Amino acid sequence: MTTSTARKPTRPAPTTVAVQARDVVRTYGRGAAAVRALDGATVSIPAGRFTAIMGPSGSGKSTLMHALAGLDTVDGGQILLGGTDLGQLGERQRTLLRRDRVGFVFQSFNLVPTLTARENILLPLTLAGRRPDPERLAHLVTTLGLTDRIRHRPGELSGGQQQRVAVARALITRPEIVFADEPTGNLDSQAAEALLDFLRQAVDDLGQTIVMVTHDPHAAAYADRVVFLADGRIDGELDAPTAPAILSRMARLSAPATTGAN
Ligand SMILES: Nc1ncnc2c1ncn2[C@@H]1O[C@H](COP(=O)(O)OP(=O)(O)OP(=O)(O)O)[C@@H](O)[C@H]1O
Repeated sequence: MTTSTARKPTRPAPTTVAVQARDVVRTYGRGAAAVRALDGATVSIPAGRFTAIMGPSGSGKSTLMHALAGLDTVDGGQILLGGTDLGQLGERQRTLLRRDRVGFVFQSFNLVPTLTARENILLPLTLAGRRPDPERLAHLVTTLGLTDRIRHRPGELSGGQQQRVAVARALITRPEIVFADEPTGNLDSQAAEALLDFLRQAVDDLGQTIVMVTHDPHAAAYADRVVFLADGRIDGELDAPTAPAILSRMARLSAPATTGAN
């Protein structure tokens, strides 16, 4: 139905790292029940680019994203966000870092039902006691097509509109990096397309850094690069990805390792 060609202008090789994981280990549970969700994951996420994280179910995608975003701590290794070693921060400092430097978009939108779309978008600034930049707000609201829904509450918005409010909320603070966990998981294909188009545009036009966890090769093809995870480790990367190339890579990741091929 839709084509996703000509979305990715050729740009120079990235030079700045937005966030990186170095040999990160994260274990859930103890003893015989312990699960090593991350088992020495090392990855660098370039600034100003759109990176997708893919991998089979249970491969550690959400755990990695939560670790990179400072939502969770790790048991070994290091996370550096814009040069800040998250392991050196206390709980309060990590909370402030998330509030001031990171934006989040979740599959389930996570909007406050009693607030209007506008109030939801501005919430991170309200909580931080910061004034909104009217130009930034107007740009996000207009580009996301929310102008005539801005006084409505989430219950009066479609799923696609709610997710676009969530994206505006994530971007309103001008975060260093936006983490999106299956942002299109609850959207129909048309709403998903609109959302992905906007994320792509935020990277191309605003220089936003975006990291997105997804199961969907079509969604991942909007990214500049796909990072593949398997069994808690990075298992390769794909630049300028296409959906067929991602699919074929995923099929190999999910298949039993009989040939030793990678
Ligand atoms: N809170 C937890 N307690 C115990 N085990 C957990 C917890 N969270 C995740 N795990 C386990 O850690 C491993 C990695 O989980 P994670 O959610 O990061 O994988 P994923 O790749 O995001 O999976 P999916 O694609 O199914 O969402 C899985 O084996 C999972 O069962």
